[in-house]
Amino acid sequence: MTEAAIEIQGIEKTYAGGKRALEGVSFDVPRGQIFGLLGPNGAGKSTLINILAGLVNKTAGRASIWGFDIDANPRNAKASIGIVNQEILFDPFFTPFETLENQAGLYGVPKAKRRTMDLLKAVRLEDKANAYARTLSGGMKRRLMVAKALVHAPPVLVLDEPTAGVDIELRQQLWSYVRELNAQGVTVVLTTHYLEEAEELCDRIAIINHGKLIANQPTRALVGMAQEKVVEVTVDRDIALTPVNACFQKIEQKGDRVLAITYQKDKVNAGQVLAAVQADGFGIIDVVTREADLEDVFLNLTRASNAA
Ligand SMILES: Nc1ncnc2c1ncn2[C@@H]1O[C@H](COP(=O)(O)OP(=O)(O)OP(=O)(O)O)[C@@H](O)[C@H]1O
Repeated sequence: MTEAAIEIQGIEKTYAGGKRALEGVSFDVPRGQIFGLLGPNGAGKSTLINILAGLVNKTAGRASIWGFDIDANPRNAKASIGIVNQEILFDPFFTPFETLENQAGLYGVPKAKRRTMDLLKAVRLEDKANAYARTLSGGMKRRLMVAKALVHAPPVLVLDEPTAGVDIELRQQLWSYVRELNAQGVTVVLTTHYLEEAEELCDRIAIINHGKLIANQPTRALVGMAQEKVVEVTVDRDIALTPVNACFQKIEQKGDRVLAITYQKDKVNAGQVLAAVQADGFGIIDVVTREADLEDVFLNLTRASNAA
């Protein structure tokens, strides 16, 4: 058995009609991690997840889940993964309890091994166990979807845009549950458009753009790739003429007395930037710096890959 939770090798997908959604994507998801799969709209994330789920046939390449090849051993591969899709899918006339029981039946989980009430408790729906699913709020439905993906106790949980359109409080709740599951040993893969969230939550991040993998690194290393830094300087008098200096990559006037200066942190430091402002005759009243974040890296990488 291999060490990776998911192995993806040379996956290609061309849809009927000719759209090439994936162009030879390869990467591993290490066991025990929270792994982020990021990419702009239409990058191919859902296609990849649907291939893993057995919902879309790949055109070429191979994939395995928990060591089980999805072609050679589809039953075991499927049993090893739980997927929460973007769409909310369940019969509105079943109660949450019945929804989970039916799903457990589909996966052949014996009655004695079912954890229906535990799962409902875990997603804080125990008091809705016997309400009709159609009467649940949007957030409750999403939580039920997560519980549904977990009925067969898969070692890998995939969440495809789980928080799109979800309010902040529910998002926080979902993420704390994801962390809890991960602490219990579940490997989590999530796609999200919220870079900040990926940065906070994920151990490792892969980025897909136009069907190609353009990054796959530990989150910290990826954020470390951002070399741009911004310093906002408040000066002691109105700025008539914006200062010019070779160590500024970009300078913008934000107010009568405020300048936002972008610099490359691998080439100059904040001291040099501030000295350049002072050399222009300004006294410095206040300084605010902003670390480059994943968004900067993401934009730089996707821009570079779009240009290639
Ligand atoms: N069934 C299909 N038939 C034809 N083309 C498709 C099909 N499904 C997706 N595509 C196309 O394949 C590309 C990748 O789509 P996919 O849904 O995988 O992207 P995504 O990264 O998940 O985007 P989003 O974040 O918007 O969900 C897109 O250009 C999309 O239009």
